[in-house]
Amino acid sequence: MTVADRIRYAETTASAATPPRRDGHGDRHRGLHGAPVPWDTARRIATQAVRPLPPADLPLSLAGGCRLAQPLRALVALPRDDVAAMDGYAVAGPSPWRVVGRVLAGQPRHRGTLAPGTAVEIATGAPVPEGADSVLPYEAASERRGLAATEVSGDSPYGRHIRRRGEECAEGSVVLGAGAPLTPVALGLAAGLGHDTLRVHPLPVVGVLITGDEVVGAGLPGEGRVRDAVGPLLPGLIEWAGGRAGESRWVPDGEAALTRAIAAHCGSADVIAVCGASSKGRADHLRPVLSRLGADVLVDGVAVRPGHPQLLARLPGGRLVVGLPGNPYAALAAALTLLLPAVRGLLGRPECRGERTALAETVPSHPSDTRLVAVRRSARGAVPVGHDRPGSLWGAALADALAVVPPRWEGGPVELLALPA
Ligand SMILES: Nc1nc2c(c(=O)[nH]1)N[C@H]1C(S)=C(S)[C@@H](COP(=O)(O)OP(=O)(O)OC[C@H]3O[C@@H](n4cnc5c(N)ncnc54)[C@H](O)[C@@H]3O)O[C@H]1N2
Ligand code: MOO
Repeated sequence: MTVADRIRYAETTASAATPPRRDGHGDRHRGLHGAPVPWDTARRIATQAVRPLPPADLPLSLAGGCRLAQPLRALVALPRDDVAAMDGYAVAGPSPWRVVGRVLAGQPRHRGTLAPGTAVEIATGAPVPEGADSVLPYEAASERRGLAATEVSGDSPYGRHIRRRGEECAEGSVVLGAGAPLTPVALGLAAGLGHDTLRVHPLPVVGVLITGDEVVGAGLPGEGRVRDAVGPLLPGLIEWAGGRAGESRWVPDGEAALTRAIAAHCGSADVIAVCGASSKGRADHLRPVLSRLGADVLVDGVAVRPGHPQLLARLPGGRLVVGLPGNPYAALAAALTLLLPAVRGLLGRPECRGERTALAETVPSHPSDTRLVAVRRSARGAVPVGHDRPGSLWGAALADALAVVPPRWEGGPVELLALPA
């Protein structure tokens, strides 16, 4: 069955009261008795689940933020011709000069060779005529208008105010090496050197689905409703990790709607992050939908607090789905555990880990799960900031990192997961 067939099949059977399929894949990364995988293992699986995206030729408008996959060469010399560096007169021979023509911006070079004693009025950037010795700016020129012609005079040393072809950059020269980031300035440089497309390492695109009938996108939530806190959080987090935030949609509860939304994102996203619907409630459809789509579930639950219902799956065709629990702090924890490592894996830039520090205060550890504790770095170690219950982003907003407190931890340095500044 193709993915499209599976999606059609899943849609037509979504309302049937079939229990979710528990296939072999689904249990691959749960331990004995379905125990969730250790937090460290989950991160490693997410990093290793992907290969770096292959280089692609992107138009300049989409290449910003990517890295060059090959050196950037000048397709054209800069400047392309010998051009005027000032508005004035291109002159030949000694002063005075009879004005014999005019070349404004965008016009072709003056035809013929400029004879000594003649001049062509010229705009900055316009090609200087053959035979021109220098450019005399208007401000330095004395003009005398006669009936038949205009004459100009002034002091114009040889070569003055002419930018020579290739003076700034010769055609074919390498101006940026492979791997250089395409900053706004680099994009301008590439355009100036004649490029329309660039071969780049593309940014992984993460499509976002925010699920839940109770979730509202604006204003104050009414009774039984909650304001979406995860949709606004994800784009910056994704971009901070080096990815590109793709389309974000709200999806009502229901298998058919979620199936359709995942299918729609398949066209444009490398990774699909689904917030909510990850747990065991009647409206938590993510697992059954993935099962019907034939997804390979790589991580099904992680031994971490908060965020244990998170999951990682691979759709037929290779796209990843990351299930983020609906509780916002749990969603953040899951994004740091599964989503960002996958994004970095697609970029070919696995995270450099290793920041470890003491905790300035003791925190309770969990008997079997890793705890992610919101902290601020300080001279006396990482200080827990509190307010980090699963449903609230308050603590994480006060924090600059999450401390990784292993199961049964009794003291000693802990790893810090940085948060975007
Ligand atoms: N029987 C069980 N129930 C629950 C379990 C469990 O193991 N067994 N796990 C709990 C944990 S832990 C979490 S976390 C949540 C995860 O739930 P879902 O991913 O299915 O998400 P929802 O049920 O839709 O929502 C949970 C909670 O979060 C609020 N929410 C949802 N989306 C958003 C959003 N975009 N912005 C802000 N808040 C959101 C939602 O209203 C709920 O309050 O399951 C527990 N239950
Ligand atoms: O993922 Mo849940 O806290 O652990 O809220």
